[in-house]
Amino acid sequence: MDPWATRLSGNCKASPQALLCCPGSSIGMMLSKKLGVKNGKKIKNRANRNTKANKISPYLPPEAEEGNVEYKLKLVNPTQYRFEHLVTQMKWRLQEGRGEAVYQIGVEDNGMLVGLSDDDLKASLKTLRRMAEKVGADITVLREREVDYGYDVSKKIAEVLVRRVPDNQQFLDLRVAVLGNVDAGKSTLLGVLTQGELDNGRGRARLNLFRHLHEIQTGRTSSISFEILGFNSKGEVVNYSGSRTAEEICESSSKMITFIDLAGHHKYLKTTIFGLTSYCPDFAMVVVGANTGIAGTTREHLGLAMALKVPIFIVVSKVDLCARSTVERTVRQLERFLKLPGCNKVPVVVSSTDDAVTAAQKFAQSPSITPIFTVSSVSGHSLDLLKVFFNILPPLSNSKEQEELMQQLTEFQVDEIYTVPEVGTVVGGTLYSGICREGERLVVGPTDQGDFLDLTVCSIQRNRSACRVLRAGQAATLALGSFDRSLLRKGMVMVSPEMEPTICWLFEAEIVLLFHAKTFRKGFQVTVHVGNVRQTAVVEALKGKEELRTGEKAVVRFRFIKHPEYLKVGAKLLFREGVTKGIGHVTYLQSVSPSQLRL
Ligand SMILES: Nc1nc2c(ncn2[C@@H]2O[C@H](COP(=O)(O)OP(=O)(O)OP(=O)(O)O)[C@@H](O)[C@H]2O)c(=O)[nH]1
Repeated sequence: MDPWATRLSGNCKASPQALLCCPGSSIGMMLSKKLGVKNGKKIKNRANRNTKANKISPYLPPEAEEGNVEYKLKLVNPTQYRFEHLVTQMKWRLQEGRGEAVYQIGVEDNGMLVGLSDDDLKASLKTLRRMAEKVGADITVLREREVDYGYDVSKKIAEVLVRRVPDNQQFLDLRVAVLGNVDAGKSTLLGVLTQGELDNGRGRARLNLFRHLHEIQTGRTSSISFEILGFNSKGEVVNYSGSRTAEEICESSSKMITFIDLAGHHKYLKTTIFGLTSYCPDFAMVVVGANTGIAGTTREHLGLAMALKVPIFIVVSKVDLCARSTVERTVRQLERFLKLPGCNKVPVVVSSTDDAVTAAQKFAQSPSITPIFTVSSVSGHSLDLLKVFFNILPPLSNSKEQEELMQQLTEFQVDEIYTVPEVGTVVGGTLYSGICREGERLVVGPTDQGDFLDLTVCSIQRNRSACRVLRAGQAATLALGSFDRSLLRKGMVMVSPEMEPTICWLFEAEIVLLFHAKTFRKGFQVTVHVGNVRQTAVVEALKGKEELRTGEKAVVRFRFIKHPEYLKVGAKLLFREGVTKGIGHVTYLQSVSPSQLRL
């Protein structure tokens, strides 16, 4: 883990420098408070004064060798040799951030905010622009701030986002799962962000997102839908307000946020869990109505995302409907909840552009930081802060990890199956590893008999536009021509023929029982979710125990009841049945071959 992130995570001691990492912003102040800075009052007072004058205190945490953040004191007229070195360094930082890097100009490697005169800053930004041009990247100045040393001449530091879409990619891609109680305003918020038009408070904005007639009639999301919000290289929003088709949005964007809109109603909880476990979201956005606070499924959704270790940020919606005191009460309720020992989060309220920039950076570095936005989809209040946040939010894994996944054999998880007129059978899902090209021959399975069947990928689409090559981590739909749809089911995998996939009826998992009304014992049946696999399994044995109570751990042997599945040791597992819930990971598979299954 990046040492900067380590320092900021709730479990470790922070250096006083780290505590001042974002002074002047409410985030800086809240982190300072949470991490127990002595002299907190002094910091707060100074921070308040600084906010007014946009002046900041003199330290950032020291520069980390790894990660995508680089400090540069000055970049004025570098020699050709130094310029080449700077360019190489920029390439490395961009690689660390999978195409995005943040440069802090006017800052020493030890984090000291020295600041530059206007002329030096201008010259440094010019050099930075030249460096970016050399590597084919764009730069956006996120913020310029004055440092206050009491000198007569003002000194400034600048924070700059450098973005380069990797050569083999169309755009940088992040997936955000959208969670929250029914009627919290999830679909409306997505409608407003992706269509660019405000809501009327009676559900106008969400209409474009609904897929089924009953959804339009009841106003409730029942299935999973995907919505896209693009940003161009200058950090401007690209959505349906300026583009007619998804293809146009993809073409003009260098960064794409794909929202996975999940259902809020308890009735659709299975679909919501499926969305979280199978679509591998980078982040989860939990929407909470300012008027209702934590209600209905909110607690459960927060718990699910935390159990699956998906970093969360919170959007308090509908602030136009409530008095300021009600909004503050909801925010306080969320803060209390997030700080509970089970959650162990550091809530940070975002109330300025400065906060949004800092929140995006800190959030990606430390999963315990939980930004809270307060917005309205009707008045548009603070939606700009949310957009700033999305524009800067970096991916969690770096290019190296991504590269490693791409080197592995192809494995595509089948999450959706459709029949499209004139195209034939189409499957939707995520490429877990490897690369998949048009015309590629793969095998799909396991069938009920444990077989894998041959198929050819006829064409690939991402975000409704054609794509020739799919890379690990990307979601897409693949057309399979005349392949018989009835042979497919959700939860199957399409893998390269060289792979020998392990399939099993029986597996073991180390689990924690999160909640169970009575006792959990042999013979109990639960719905098991592992990645895109969702099937009822029966508890065959509890190792070394007769029964399990809430909060207890054990290694449990499960047997699927309908058909064998493709699983991997180490995969995260979640199970539920009524109020019973548990999480864990797969520790052992009793793999079977198709011939054994036919006996
Ligand atoms: N006044 C006001 N109304 C809002 C706001 N956001 C959403 N609404 C209204 O709240 C209602 C519910 O919004 P939805 O977006 O359908 O809620 P949801 O969370 O997607 O609900 P499910 O799809 O059932 O999970 C609609 O009538 C919206 O017009 C807001 O910021 N202000």
